[in-house]
Amino acid sequence: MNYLVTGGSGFIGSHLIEQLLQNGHSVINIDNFDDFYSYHIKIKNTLESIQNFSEFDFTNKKDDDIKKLISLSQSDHYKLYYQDIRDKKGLENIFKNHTIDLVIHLAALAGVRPSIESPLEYEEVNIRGTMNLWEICKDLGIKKFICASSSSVYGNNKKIPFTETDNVDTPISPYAATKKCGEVLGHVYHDLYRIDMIQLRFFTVYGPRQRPDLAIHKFTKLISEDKEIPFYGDGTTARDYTYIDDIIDGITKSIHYIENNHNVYEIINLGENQVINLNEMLSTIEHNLGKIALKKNLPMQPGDVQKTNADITKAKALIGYKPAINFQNGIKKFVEWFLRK
Ligand SMILES: CC(=O)N[C@H]1[C@@H](OP(=O)(O)OP(=O)(O)OC[C@H]2O[C@@H](n3ccc(=O)[nH]c3=O)[C@H](O)[C@@H]2O)O[C@H](CO)[C@@H](O)[C@@H]1O
Repeated sequence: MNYLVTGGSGFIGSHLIEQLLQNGHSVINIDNFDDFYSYHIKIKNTLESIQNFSEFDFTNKKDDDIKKLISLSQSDHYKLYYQDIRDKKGLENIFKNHTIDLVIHLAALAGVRPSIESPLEYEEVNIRGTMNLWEICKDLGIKKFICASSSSVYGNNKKIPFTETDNVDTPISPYAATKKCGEVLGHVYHDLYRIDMIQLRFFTVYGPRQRPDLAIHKFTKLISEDKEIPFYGDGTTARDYTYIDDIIDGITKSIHYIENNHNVYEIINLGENQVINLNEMLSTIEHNLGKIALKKNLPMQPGDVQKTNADITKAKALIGYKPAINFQNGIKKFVEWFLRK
């Protein structure tokens, strides 16, 4: 099959592409190498996703380095495009060059706290950018679409665990609101243009290649360098941290489901159904690093939710989702990766 993945050089996207290629599929990756974090990391992710483990000689001129990456990575089964999803014309040119069976849309501005600083940019990328893709799918008759949503849409809902039928009308960050908006607008494209769609609500994903700004990676790096970690709140905020392999299992099973069913519009939680508070998260990292953190206590950050916990009954029943990596094992694997890289 021919899959188009947006954000395929990021954390989740690069793992997904690796899996799709290993399963014998063809992949088109659209990524703008956004400066939210270093493009060097995204170049490395891309190379690993296509199983190229040779050293990349960075010139530190971003455009030149990405051009080089493109020429290194093209093959019969893999095409990389350096493209922003806000540019509809650019997207159209790519789509028209290929036969696409399914779009998996992971590109987004993904920070919760940064979204409060630049809400308009989040709106442009996460809402307009996503609509550009749907408009093109509508015009070209592409009928299958999987979209990344987020546990953040549940806001500070009190009923735990969160189920897909819960009310999600009270997000507490611009980021969360753009994700909720994506779910709602996606339904419009499903209803009007018969685009089969699955919206996956990811619950704080971690593992090898995790984004460096996310707490698990950030803490591990700072502790290993004997630097202070910014510790938000009193340690009681809690997350249903989800290991990357389980997320890839959930996405690949969603692909299978959407390919074999018609008239699909589903919202699905992908989590582990476990709750780990910040104190436990930190002590698990400390244990695996064999080091104690220097903590800088800071107030709870605006936009941060108190607690997440996924009810994954629907994912198990509908797509056969089977998460397998608990937090202790996942952190062990993550720290091993971190120390190796
Ligand atoms: C429920 C929710 O909104 N989840 C979103 C959030 O993840 P989420 O906020 O869960 O992920 P983080 O890794 O940023 O934070 C995890 C925990 O660490 C704490 N923390 C974080 C950073 C730090 O320097 N110090 C610190 O103490 C946070 O308060 C939180 O309790 O952002 C991700 C991207 O950015 C999104 O994809 C998630 O959908």
